[in-house]
Amino acid sequence: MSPSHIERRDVTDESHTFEWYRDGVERPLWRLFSAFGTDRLGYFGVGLFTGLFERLASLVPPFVLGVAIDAVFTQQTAYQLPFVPEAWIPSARIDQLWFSFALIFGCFALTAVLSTVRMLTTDYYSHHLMYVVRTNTYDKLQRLDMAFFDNQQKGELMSILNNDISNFEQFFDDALTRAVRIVTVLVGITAFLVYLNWQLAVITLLAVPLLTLFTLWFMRRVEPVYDAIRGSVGAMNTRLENNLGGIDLIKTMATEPYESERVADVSYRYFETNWDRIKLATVYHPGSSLVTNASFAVTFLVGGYWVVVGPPPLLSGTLTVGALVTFLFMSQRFTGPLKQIAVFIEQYENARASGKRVVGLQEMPVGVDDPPDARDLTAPDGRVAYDDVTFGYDAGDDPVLTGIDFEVDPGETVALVGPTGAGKSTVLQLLMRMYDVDDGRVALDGHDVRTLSLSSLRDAIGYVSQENYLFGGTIRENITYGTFAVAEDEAVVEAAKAAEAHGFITDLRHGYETEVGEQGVKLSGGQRQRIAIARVILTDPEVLVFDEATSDVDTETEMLIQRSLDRITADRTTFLIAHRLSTVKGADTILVLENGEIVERGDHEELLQADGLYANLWKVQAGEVDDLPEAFVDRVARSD
Ligand SMILES: Nc1ncnc2c1ncn2[C@@H]1O[C@H](COP(=O)(O)OP(=O)(O)OP(=O)(O)O)[C@@H](O)[C@H]1O
Repeated sequence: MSPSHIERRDVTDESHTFEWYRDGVERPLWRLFSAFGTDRLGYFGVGLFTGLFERLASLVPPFVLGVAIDAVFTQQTAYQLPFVPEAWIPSARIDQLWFSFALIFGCFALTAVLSTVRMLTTDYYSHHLMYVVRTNTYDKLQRLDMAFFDNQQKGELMSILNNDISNFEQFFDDALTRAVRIVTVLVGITAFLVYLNWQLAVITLLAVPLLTLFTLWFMRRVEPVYDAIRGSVGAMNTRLENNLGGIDLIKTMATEPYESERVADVSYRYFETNWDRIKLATVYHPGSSLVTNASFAVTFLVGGYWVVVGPPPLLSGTLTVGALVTFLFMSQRFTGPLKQIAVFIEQYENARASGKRVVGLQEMPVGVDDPPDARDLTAPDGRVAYDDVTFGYDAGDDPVLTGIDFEVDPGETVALVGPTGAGKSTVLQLLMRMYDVDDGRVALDGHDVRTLSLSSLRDAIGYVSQENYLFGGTIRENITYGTFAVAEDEAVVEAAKAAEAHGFITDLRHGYETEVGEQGVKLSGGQRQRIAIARVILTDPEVLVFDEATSDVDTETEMLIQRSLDRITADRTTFLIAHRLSTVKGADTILVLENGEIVERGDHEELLQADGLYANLWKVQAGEVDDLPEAFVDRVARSD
């Protein structure tokens, strides 16, 4: 029986896919901000305020200029400035000029200082936020179960961790300051314009409702386009990642033209989706510019008419040249940032589409996780039991394993043999909880593996497979992966000797410090396997799993490794999967799997006497018969 708190995720169900979670995300930017953005919020606040005062300070010079024109040059009005006591204002014209210069220059200097503070704080905040979101998203990704990775392309995940999270940073850095400018415009300059001349301000502000309607139109249309762009970036990364990973296959199959076409297809899809965005942007950007420029031109016309002829119809009062110049300067400060709304909206839509993908990933449930009251396995004995286990990778399909039932005492060696695709590797994946059983249970030391903490469970098991991953780095770094700095040099050498790797390592010019290349490409398959075996020996686990772990080494080396392993596996529970039956001959128990079921079990002698599938496979491998009997050929073929 499964513990009640564990529900297995049906990866074939649409409602459990990444796409389903991504599409269901609402207000992604707010979600990311509230989850991760509150740390260092002080920087955000300082950036926001300095940005605001920076804009306000930049508004003072044109205002002073207008006053100076009217009071110093044309002498139409007295020299007066709001918030400045009259006693501070000099009476001589030349002193008023110097005073104006000091104010203008002082504001420029203040703007520069505020700008530096704003850049430092917002850049720090947004880059720190990007770092936090990226590391958290990666941590989450790492916890997701194998079923997720089986169904997800790595290129797509790379584009989320890389491009999408960077978009998020850009939004909070660049778009934030843009937003500050826009807010300053809408509040600050509007107040200034109204203060200067409310009648003329109404004319300038007519652009706002028009621009709002136009922006809403644009947002509705561009939203799905940005979703498509982010999707096409993911698809392109997936294609490139696949092709670079399979470059040797492409070369040996001479499929370069075919692959060039496939890359061209995804690149073209990216171009097309971008082109859709550009088409919309080419209407929106110039359109919104036209609206704001038109408001400036109309303000100029109405104000000019007012100065030359007198108040236009419906307007009243007087307007001096200086006041008009100030107003026009101000309204340009108004229209300039107003045009920035278009850029902000695009950045927002881009970040929103990226945010959906990041939050979608964050929301994916972890199918295989620590239970709430996880038990830590301490000093395990290595007793393993499979209790009538049934398992299938995809819930809709036939199970891959049915009725798997066996027990292993501590220190025993159990071999799993059988035709390819029979389910041997799957059986052992369940022991490490790479997947959870559908029915029945797998137990270690009497505990259902689903009740144990994943780290203590996996610490107890050392796993070496046919395809071992080596990280770019030195041989020493790869052997000590998992034990890291704890591993003593002598222990590393001992482990390498036991894995028959010491000899070939010391033959290399740089010995243990030899760089293995990406994924160990600079080593042979057999050398990689031996490094992986040394790595596992060094971790000193209670249970060892060798899944075709010596398939890439020659028979002599395999025998040497076997000899060393006999010593290491003597008092540990060991599982062996091997097609080469000589490797498993000495196992305490051999389980023969066919079509996901255990069809024979016993030791080597017992199975030979039973004269079933194992005995026939043995006879072929030992050269006692040239071929399998017809009946077994049929069985093996059917089981694949
Ligand atoms: N990640 C996966 N997702 C879906 N199906 C899978 C997955 N891994 C394996 N299978 C299927 O499960 C079945 C058993 O595979 P498994 O790798 O356990 O067989 P095996 O006996 O170890 O084969 P081999 O000897 O070739 O390694 C196969 O039909 C395979 O196609």
